Amino acid sequence: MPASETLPEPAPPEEPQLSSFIRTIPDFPVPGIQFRDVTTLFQDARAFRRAVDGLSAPFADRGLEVIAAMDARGFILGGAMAYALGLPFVPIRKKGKLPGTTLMESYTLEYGEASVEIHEDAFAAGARVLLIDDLIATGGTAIAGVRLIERLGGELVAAGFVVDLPDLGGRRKLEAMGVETHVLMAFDGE
Ligand SMILES: O=P(O)(O)OC[C@H]1O[C@H](OP(=O)(O)OP(=O)(O)O)[C@H](O)[C@@H]1O
Ligand SMILES: Nc1ncnc2[nH]cnc12
Repeated sequence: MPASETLPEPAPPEEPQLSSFIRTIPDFPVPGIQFRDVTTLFQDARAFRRAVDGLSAPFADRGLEVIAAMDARGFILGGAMAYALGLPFVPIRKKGKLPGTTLMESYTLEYGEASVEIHEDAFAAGARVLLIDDLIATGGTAIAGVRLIERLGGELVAAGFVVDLPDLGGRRKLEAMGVETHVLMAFDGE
C-alpha cells in the first residue's frame, strides 16, 4: 500500500437503544406505579445528547422562538435544547416558586394533584413556543403547560417528550386538542 493511503475508519460500535437507558422502579412513589426514571438516561453523556438532539431535530426549520419546559425534569432537557438551539428558556414551575407575577393552572396526575405557574411576562404574545417535558403519562401536566402558554397568547408549535406511557392516554388527549406531539419512545404496561 502506498504511504499516503489510509485504512478505512473502523465502523463505530452500535449505540444501544435509547429506551435501554430508562430505569423502571416498581411501586414508586405509591404502590402500583411503574416509575420510568429518566435520570439513568441523563447519567450517560451520549444518551443525554441523543435525547436532546432527537427532541430538537424536528424543529430545525419551524421558526421556534421560545423553549418552555415543565418543572422539574423537563428543565434538564428544555434547558439543554434552548442552549443548543440558541433560544430563550421559560420555566413552568410548581406553584409558589416563581418570584414575579404569575398565571396558574391546577391538574391531577397518576399519583396526586399539583399546580404550575408561568411568569406573565415570560414571552410576548404571538411567540412561537415549543413545550418540553421528560415524560407524558395522563397528560395533566402537559395540558396545564399548554393552557398557560395559550393564556399568555403564545403560539404553541408542538410538545416534545422523551417518554410516552400510551396506556395512560396523555398523548391522545394532547393530540385531540390539536397539539402536535413528538415522543422518542413509549412504554406499554402502565
Ligand atoms: O402526564 P402526567 O400524568 O401529568 O405525568 C407526567 C409528569 O409527571 C412527572 O413529574 P412529577 O409531577 O412527578 O414532578 P417532578 O418532575 O417535579 O418530579 C413527569 O416529569 C411529568 O412532568
Ligand atoms: N409512571 C411514571 N414514571 C415516571 N414519571 C411519571 N409521571 C407520571 N407517571 C410517571
